[in-house]
Amino acid sequence: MMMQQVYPAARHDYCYELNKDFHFAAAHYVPAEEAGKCQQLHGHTYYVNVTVAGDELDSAGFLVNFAIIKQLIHNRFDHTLLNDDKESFNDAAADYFPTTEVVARTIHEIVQRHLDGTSNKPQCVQVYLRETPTSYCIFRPKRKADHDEGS
Ligand SMILES: Nc1nc2c(c(=O)[nH]1)N=C([C@H](O)[C@H](O)COP(=O)(O)OP(=O)(O)OP(=O)(O)O)CN2
Ligand SMILES: [Zn+2]
Repeated sequence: MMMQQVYPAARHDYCYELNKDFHFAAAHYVPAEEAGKCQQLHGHTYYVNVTVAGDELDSAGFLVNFAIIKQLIHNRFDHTLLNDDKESFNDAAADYFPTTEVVARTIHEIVQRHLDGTSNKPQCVQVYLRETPTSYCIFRPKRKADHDEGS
């Protein structure tokens, strides 16, 4: 059963907003001395909330199918070692270590790439990623200037 949680709100002025909760289990290590014990291979159940917003619906009356959001991430990362996913992460550059921050940003990239290929082109405005009971990160993309100006 999914945790029922109230998430911080993403700022936007779109008409519609949907949120999808899901979780996945994955192992990782953070290859930096500063990470201390997290340099060792270990695992988490990651809890994810993805927020998508837009003004237009698709031919099904969806902003995007909830199930697609889950599949995009769950099928890719569940029961994997994140560091092995070389398309998303690598051990050579800190910006690509699978930290909570980088995993949240990567989830955003994967979801937005899918949304960019849809007819109604909604925006992923927030990814909330909980790594442990006491640690989470929120990734919000920089807002597009044209939308900020209301055009
Ligand atoms: N800014 C970040 N700091 C840390 C990250 C991270 O991804 N971004 N990751 C880790 C570890 O990987 C670890 O999984 C999480 O650390 P932490 O919250 O310290 O885990 P604990 O369960 O030990 O926390 P307690 O609240 O003390 O029980 C470390 N830092
Ligand atoms: Zn960890």
